[in-house]
Amino acid sequence: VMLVGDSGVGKTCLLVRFKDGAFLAGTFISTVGIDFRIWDTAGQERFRSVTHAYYRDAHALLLLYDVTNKASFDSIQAWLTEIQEHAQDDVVLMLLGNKVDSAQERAVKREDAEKLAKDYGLPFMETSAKTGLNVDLAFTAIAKELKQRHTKAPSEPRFQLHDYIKREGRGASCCRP
Ligand SMILES: Nc1nc2c(ncn2[C@@H]2O[C@H](COP(=O)(O)OP(=O)(O)OP(=O)(O)O)[C@@H](O)[C@H]2O)c(=O)[nH]1
Repeated sequence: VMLVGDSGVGKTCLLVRFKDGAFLAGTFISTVGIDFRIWDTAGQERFRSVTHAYYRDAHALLLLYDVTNKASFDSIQAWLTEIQEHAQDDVVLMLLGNKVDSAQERAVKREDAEKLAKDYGLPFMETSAKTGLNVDLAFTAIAKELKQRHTKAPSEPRFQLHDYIKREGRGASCCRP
């Protein structure tokens, strides 16, 4: 599982929230390269070539933008192009709009992200590494999808990632084309 998105969108914080249930307020230590099993990549352009090398082996990608940073949302198209070029065709992909706790500073409308998600057929949720909103759910949904792909007997009903996050998510939304 690989976390991608512009620098500062909260990839490391999302992972720390999931892993340790904690949020380190005010700390921003930019990732250099790649961390452990869930690959927390660097959003900064200058580390992009390091990130490229990991796409090929990733089974799932969590693509993040920051709801308070319009530029990070505008980059999503470019990230999707990059994913298309470097990742496996059947990679599990989910779009996450992080920092939804900062309602006052919101710069990306949920509807705009929903439209983008719908256009690309991506499951989508808004998250907060600060409050934990939908964080466990994002990782659990990815885990369930990957588990089913590797173990599912053909007769079993297929796990539906979109339906799952729609049902379980708090204020979550998701879309199918
Ligand atoms: N309010 C709020 N701030 C957040 C949230 N997630 C992260 N931040 C803050 O955003 C800043 C950047 O977070 P990081 O997790 O380091 O960002 P990153 O995407 O890993 O950045 P790179 O490693 O450079 O790619 C930090 O100051 C965090 O405290 C969130 O959900 N809510």
